[in-house]
Amino acid sequence: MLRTERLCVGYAGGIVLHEVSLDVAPGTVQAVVGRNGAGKTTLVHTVAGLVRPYGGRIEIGGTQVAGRQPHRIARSGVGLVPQGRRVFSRLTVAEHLALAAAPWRAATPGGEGWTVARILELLPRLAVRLRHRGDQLSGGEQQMLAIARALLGQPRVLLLDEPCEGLAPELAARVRDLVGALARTGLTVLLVEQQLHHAIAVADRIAVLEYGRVVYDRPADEARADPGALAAMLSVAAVAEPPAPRPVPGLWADPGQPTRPFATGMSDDADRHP
Ligand SMILES: Nc1ncnc2c1ncn2[C@@H]1O[C@H](COP(=O)(O)OP(=O)(O)OP(=O)(O)O)[C@@H](O)[C@H]1O
Repeated sequence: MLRTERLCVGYAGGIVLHEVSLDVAPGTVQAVVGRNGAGKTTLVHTVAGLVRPYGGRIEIGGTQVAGRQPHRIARSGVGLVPQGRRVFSRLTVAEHLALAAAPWRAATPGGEGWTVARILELLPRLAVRLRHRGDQLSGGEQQMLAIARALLGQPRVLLLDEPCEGLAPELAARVRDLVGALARTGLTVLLVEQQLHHAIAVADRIAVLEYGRVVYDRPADEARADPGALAAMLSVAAVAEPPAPRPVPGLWADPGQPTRPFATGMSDDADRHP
């Protein structure tokens, strides 16, 4: 359902993702773990279209989407739950949900699945907090709201950027349970995580990103059988000398701006659900 093939991404400071290839099957959770600065957020932002790759492919359900505008990628069925939740402090839960359930989204072909009523059934805590503003919610409630908002976009692929960050263990476990339950409904989930234990608890497959390269990508059962090996790999990544930054080929953008994509040779139509 979600494939990245030799995805290359960089900023003015240098290359950040080096030929990242992942293949996430429908109804499964692919976790990508890595230390600070490994490129996890860059990966999900690139899949969501917020950062343009300079090389490689991204396929959603077989359609190449790399380099498209974020709204077109969203219409292809990609939902993003950003790091830090990004809920609006002044809007109520009900207002967040109403905005996310805007009619153009409901009109997306094949997008009849998630309604506000179904969301509130799944997340009863949000039903209790409907009239509360974003800044009156706990971290766990904000995270639930961020996930609800993404679901109302009717995704086939859900991207989650460190959803357990800053949550108490019990709340983090609830978020992980929710992620697992969503995958069991058929959603394809890409979960980036800094904490290995969150990934191990919920993933079907785990990849390790080290300085922008995938250095490990195996079924999570293997990691669960020998979590020490994976933990050691992550610690090694933490103490190893980072490689010197390499300039992005053909970069012309201002510092801090994402790079332009390679020409993919693919047409830019058919970006809706089949
Ligand atoms: N907009 C940007 N402009 C320039 N460099 C950036 C930009 N965003 C990220 N970087 C750099 O890219 C590298 C990877 O950052 P990224 O945020 O993707 O890592 P991460 O694995 O998500 O880290 P964290 O766990 O801290 O969120 C870092 O060196 C970071 O400084």
